Amino acid sequence: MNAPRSFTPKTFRPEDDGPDRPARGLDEEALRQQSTIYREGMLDGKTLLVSGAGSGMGKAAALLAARLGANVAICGRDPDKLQSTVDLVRDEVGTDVLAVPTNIRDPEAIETLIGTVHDHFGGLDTLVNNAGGQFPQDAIDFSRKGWLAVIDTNLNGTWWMMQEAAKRWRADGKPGNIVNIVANVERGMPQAAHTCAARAGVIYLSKTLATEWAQWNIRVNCIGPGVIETEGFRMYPEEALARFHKANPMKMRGNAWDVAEAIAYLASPAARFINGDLIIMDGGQAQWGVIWPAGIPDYFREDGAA
Ligand SMILES: CCCCCCC/C=C/C(=O)SCCNC(=O)CCNC(=O)[C@H](O)C(C)(C)COP(=O)(O)OP(=O)(O)OC[C@H]1O[C@@H](n2cnc3c(N)ncnc32)[C@H](O)[C@@H]1OP(=O)(O)O
Ligand SMILES: NC(=O)C1=CN([C@@H]2O[C@H](COP(=O)(O)OP(=O)(O)OC[C@H]3O[C@@H](n4cnc5c(N)ncnc54)[C@H](OP(=O)(O)O)[C@@H]3O)[C@@H](O)[C@H]2O)C=CC1
Repeated sequence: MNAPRSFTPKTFRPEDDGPDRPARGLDEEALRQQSTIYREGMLDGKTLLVSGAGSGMGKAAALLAARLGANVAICGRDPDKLQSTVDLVRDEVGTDVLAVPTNIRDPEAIETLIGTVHDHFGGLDTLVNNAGGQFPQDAIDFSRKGWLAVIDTNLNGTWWMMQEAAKRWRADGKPGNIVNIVANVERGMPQAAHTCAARAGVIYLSKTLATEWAQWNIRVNCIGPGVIETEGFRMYPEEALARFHKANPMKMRGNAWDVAEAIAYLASPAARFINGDLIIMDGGQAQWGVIWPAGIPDYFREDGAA
């Protein structure tokens, strides 16, 4: 009989990310090179607010929406990251993005954000709740603060954004459209139980609101990405990154543009009859594999790999 293996999954912090680790996801040069199937002007006259748009999928979504003609507002906590998106869009598309640094955990800041977007653009058509994140860890080791941070960001923050936007739409008698970026949680998410709980909450909140808010012509849908290579990968240890793509039968990673195109579709008139839905973009991972983002525990190892 084999001796028990000594590998124990540990959590990983961004500060563990060293200069020798490669940058991940589509950089600005790669984003500029992306082509789209959508026609020029598809989102002319539409206003989108994208949260978490200083990096990753949010940045790609902001760029694509601007290229398709939309007015774009963005938020996130770090003003420098937001500025990088503003600069990219100005340089690439020639339009100005409205950046409002906001922590989505703060409902009063969100009230100001939504008001600012309405004042600046005269309304809002689509709210994209993309801001979020988590850290990989065995659930049994979660600290109270860590659990609360993930729930407050991903569930409460998304809810404050949805409610504030919907109050405005109802008051103005205008239609609304919400796209929530969640995750692929159908089979649970070992080592990401906090985010699994929060994202499942958002999915079922969205399905409920899709009915409650239909009377005001507000649609609510979710996108559940699988493994999408972005700057956010800095949260994961190299050992896990090396096999993320093996958790789907296509054995590949998606990228931020894949998700940006799905967001653009949901923001377009082509999606006018889609409501209360969840679009899973995971290469089939939901039917296939588990990621173990902090490392495979000994109990589940069959390959003898470290
Ligand atoms: C979907 C997950 C699993 C599958 C992986 C598939 C592929 C990747 C999916 C992605 O989602 S990619 C990336 C998305 N982006 C991010 O996750 C980055 C953003 N994340 C964060 O900002 C944090 O993780 C946060 C907790 C969500 C933000 O909270 P806050 O700003 O309050 O951060 P802190 O003050 O740093 O932390 C508060 C509290 O949380 C605990 N904690 C934080 N990080 C870790 C960690 N790496 N390990 C263990 N615990 C952590 C801890 O209790 C912190 O308090 P202190 O101890 O620092 O006082
Ligand atoms: N990449 C993947 O494989 C997957 C990602 N997801 C989810 O998709 C979304 C986008 O992720 P991705 O682009 O990969 O990762 P990134 O880390 O690049 O993007 C997340 C963004 O959210 C912002 N953010 C985080 N917390 C807050 C907060 N409290 N208030 C405002 N903004 C916040 C961050 O900006 P700042 O730090 O400036 O606040 C950051 O720009 C996230 O919700 C992520 O968890 C889901 C499944 C898989």
